Amino acid sequence: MEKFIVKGEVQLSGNVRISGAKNATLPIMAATLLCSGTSVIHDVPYLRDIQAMQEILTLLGAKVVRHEHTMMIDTTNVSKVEIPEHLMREMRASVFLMGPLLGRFRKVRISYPGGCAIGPRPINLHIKALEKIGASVEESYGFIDAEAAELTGGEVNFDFPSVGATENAMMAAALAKGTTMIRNAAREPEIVDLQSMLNKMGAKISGAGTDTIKIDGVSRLLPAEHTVICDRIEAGTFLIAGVMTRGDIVIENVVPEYLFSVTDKLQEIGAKIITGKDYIRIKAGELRGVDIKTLPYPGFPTDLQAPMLSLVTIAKGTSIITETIFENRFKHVDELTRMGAKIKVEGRTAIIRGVPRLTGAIVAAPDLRAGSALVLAALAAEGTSEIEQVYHIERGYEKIDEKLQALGANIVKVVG
Ligand SMILES: CC(=O)N[C@H]1[C@@H](OP(=O)(O)OP(=O)(O)OC[C@H]2O[C@@H](n3ccc(=O)[nH]c3=O)[C@H](O)[C@@H]2O)O[C@H](CO)[C@@H](O)[C@@H]1O
Ligand SMILES: C=C(OP(=O)(O)O)C(=O)O
Repeated sequence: MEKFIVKGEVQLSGNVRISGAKNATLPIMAATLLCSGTSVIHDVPYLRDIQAMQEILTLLGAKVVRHEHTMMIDTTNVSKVEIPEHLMREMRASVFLMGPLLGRFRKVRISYPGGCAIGPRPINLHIKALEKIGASVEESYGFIDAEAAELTGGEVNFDFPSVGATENAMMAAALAKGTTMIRNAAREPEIVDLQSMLNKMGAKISGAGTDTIKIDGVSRLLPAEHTVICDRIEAGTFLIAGVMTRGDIVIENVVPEYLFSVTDKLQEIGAKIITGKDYIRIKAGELRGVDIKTLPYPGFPTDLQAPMLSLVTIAKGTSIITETIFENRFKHVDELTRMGAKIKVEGRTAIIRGVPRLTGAIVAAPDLRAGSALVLAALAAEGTSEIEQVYHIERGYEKIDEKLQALGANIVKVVG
């Protein structure tokens, strides 16, 4: 098993290029199943989750070839509609295959998806959406079978703006007969990116980025070429790293608008930010505590709650962080406590009393973002830290150790 060894208290400086977004690439890879032929996706990051999705597509009969960050997916010979349980368990995004397989083959069999263990992650909203557009869905012995003689447009009203359920509904409805309206849809930039890809494939979708999405079903889709958007969560993580190490860094290949809720909070904490068309420069100032509540986009993203919590452990005063999206997303707290942080968790709220400095310790990444929060803490801490279970972090950060090294960090990956 691999681990990171980090010697802390090095101020980061320099420029770092942000990769393509994991959470945009995964549904777009799934969307290629909606037609026959070769689609091309650019800026695909090297990540464990992408590898897992590639394996699933291959098993279904697709031919997937990578040249650096470009991926070609030929779906001509896809004929299977069942995803084995061990691959479903690999990641949450495996559930994205439901919509496209149902759309193209009118039949799909999956089991419950895996993903970060951050609280219960039901798929009732996905199922409800597919039923609204004409699928019959049956659950038994952990398997979910969906089929439809014909998919028809329908009214989908979500109780909660689920990202994955919105994406699944868009993909299945793209090939339905008639119009589908999705209300209380998720508004994340990754939804807009999926709409762009689907429309390049010939779909007729509008409204992504707002809470109402309209899909006029078409009878056939064609392969397309698309460059995925930047990873706003990786971008936010690097911005926080810059502040935590009292550094001065520039993140490149970003859309600053995607990060407004994050840069606003970082300014409130005391960072100085200069924004260009596709870059953000961040410099640390005097750090003070803030209150943060995670919310669906454009609110503060749950995926940056852990890195931000790590930052406020060394900000002056008290911070209050409330997690409203997932029930159990404070697993980094125990590990940060080992590094000298003062945190009390009450239900979905963490109360953090800032300390002047953290100290290095041996810790383990409990999940993806909790893991990156520990890397940030280690970069700022006095002394050496070891971060075990690096595989969680590599689900979502492309070459994080190499990117940090290029900014001057003292971080190495070792086996042991
Ligand atoms: C691969 C991917 O894109 N993952 C992202 C996606 O996950 P994911 O698509 O799983 O997140 P959702 O927006 O669906 O989940 C948000 C909330 O809705 C609940 N819910 C969801 C579906 C459902 O059928 N029933 C239900 O109750 C979940 O339990 C959770 O409490 O959005 C999350 C919220 O921004 C991010 O943290 C994840 O990084
Ligand atoms: C929770 C995340 O991913 P997933 O939904 O794939 O588990 C994440 O990217 O932070």
